[in-house]
Amino acid sequence: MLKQPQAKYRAFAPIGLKDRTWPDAVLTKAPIWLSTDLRDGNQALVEPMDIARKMRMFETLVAIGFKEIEVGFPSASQVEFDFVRKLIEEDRIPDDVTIQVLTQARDHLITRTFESLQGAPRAIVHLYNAVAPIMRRVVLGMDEDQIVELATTHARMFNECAAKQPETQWTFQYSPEMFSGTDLAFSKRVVDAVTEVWQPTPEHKCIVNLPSTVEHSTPNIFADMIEWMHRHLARRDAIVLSVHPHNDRGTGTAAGEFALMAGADRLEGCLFGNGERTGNLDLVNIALNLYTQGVSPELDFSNIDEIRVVVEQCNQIPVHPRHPYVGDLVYTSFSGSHQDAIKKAFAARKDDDLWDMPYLPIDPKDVGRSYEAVIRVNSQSGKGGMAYLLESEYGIEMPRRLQMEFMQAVQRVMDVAGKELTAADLYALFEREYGLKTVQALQHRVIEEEGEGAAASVVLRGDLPWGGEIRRIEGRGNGPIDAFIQALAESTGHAIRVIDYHQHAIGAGADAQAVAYLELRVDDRHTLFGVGIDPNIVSASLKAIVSGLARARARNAPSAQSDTVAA
Ligand SMILES: CC(=O)SCCNC(=O)CCNC(=O)[C@H](O)C(C)(C)COP(=O)(O)OP(=O)(O)OC[C@H]1O[C@@H](n2cnc3c(N)ncnc32)[C@H](O)[C@@H]1OP(=O)(O)O
Ligand SMILES: CC(C)C(=O)C(=O)O
Repeated sequence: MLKQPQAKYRAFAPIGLKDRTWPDAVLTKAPIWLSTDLRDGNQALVEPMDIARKMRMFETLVAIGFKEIEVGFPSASQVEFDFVRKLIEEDRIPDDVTIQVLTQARDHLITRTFESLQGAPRAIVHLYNAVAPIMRRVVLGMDEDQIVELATTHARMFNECAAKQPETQWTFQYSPEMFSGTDLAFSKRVVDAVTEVWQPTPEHKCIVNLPSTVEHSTPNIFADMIEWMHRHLARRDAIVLSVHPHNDRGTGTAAGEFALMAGADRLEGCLFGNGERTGNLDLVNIALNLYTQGVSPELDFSNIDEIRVVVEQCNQIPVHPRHPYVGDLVYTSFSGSHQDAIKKAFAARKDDDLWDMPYLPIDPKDVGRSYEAVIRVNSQSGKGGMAYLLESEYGIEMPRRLQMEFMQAVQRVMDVAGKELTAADLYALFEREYGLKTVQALQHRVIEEEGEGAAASVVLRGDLPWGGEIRRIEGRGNGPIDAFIQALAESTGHAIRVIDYHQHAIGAGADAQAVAYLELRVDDRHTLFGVGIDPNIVSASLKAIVSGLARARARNAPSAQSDTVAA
């Protein structure tokens, strides 16, 4: 790269529109959408679509709700021509949809274009020619007057061709190519000359489409250019003002939105931003940006993943995992503080609340994505995400202090493996850490005794598997847990105190299970949790005590783990 880039590149010039109004405009309705997936998108593919792929894309665009679809450049190739014929001859165009086709301002191409449209009920025919100084100089070798002459001659030819096919309802569209790189006065001059030929009326408008063929400037300058044209074009009330932003500076979406604020009525672009070089404006991005402002885009992306699959198959280009609204990772959060906030906000949210969710600008459900994918756990995660996954997938509602304890085990595994842990991985680790599979149900009986006054007591008798043998135990206490702790102390010598107790049910009906989480102080040395799961609530609590005791003994002497209690 150059140390002095100004020796090679120049800054774009501001328009200097002092009384601009667009910065304060608010978008309150959907624009007219034009999908150019089958034309600008298609011309940018390594392998342009065949007829079958084109048809699949067309049907998808119709299903999404596009009413104007640029279906090709019929004079470019036989496939392009045949596709237009197929749509017309097989009556594939719904009554509320209008197809659009593009042609250069050249006689034989225009003739062929109108030929492709014979019998169409409605059609937009799109004429373009270069107007930018660089194109005038190096491609066409024409001065300004000659460019105006080129445009108007071919605009007249449109009138003549259309008159020969009166069965079709025609709309004409004109694009001054590289509008973004052309001085405004000349763009206006050419466009006015073309509309002078077409004589549109408010009842039968033509479309003037202003492309940032190459995105030359920051989007505010493009917006100034559009507002200037919006205010200065002749016959504005007879024009649908359209824009066609590309994305060379990565601001195609902003340019499109600013252009609408500046007076444009219509947007041309492609699904997920396919198109020449860095792509066309991403129609999905803008539509869903509107949606998240409470404005209906009048396009349906309820199943955005299905649409993505079609687009990927037709274009043979994958959609990036971070692509707005649709990428694999956009409803996922790995970092702990994000996970924590999302988990809390979901818990606090009521069904009819306005959407106000940290880190999620749209409800994934609205585009057919699911909450399960919201939180994933890796080395950047905290207890919130881990707890969310175990709760949403396995019904485990860990108390906060248990979350903190178990997270240390998760972190140890993560540090070694260094990769994402799924909900299933986490549950397997939880089972292992708390001995959920190894701690067996204790055979026991609880006998309630009449106590003095209000105090009742119980006697618990049971068979405790202990280091390979079965020990008969018996304890008395103010409840089964207390009685079991007494019995354990007597039989094994371990002193256990219950610091905290939580339990809840998982599932319902005959399949319901109880989960008990007991925070224990063992031998006045270890404070830790034990967890037990059992259909019987008392058994779940006893298992939790055994689980905690086993973990404490393992901490005392790791080698003792094999002969710890399996009760
Ligand atoms: C910015 C855009 O996306 S515009 C759309 C561009 N899309 C495409 O080009 C895809 C389809 N294109 C094609 O199939 C072909 O390019 C065709 C059929 C249009 C033209 O093919 P060819 O006649 O073989 O010419 P070629 O492809 O080399 O294009 C260059 C010619 O077009 C002329 N040309 C280029 N832009 C324009 C224009 N906007 N208006 C009129 N003529 C133009 C050039 O002057 C050049 O003419 P020359 O051969 O007399 O020097
Ligand atoms: C034909 C025009 C609209 C075009 O595709 C462009 O300038 O990018």
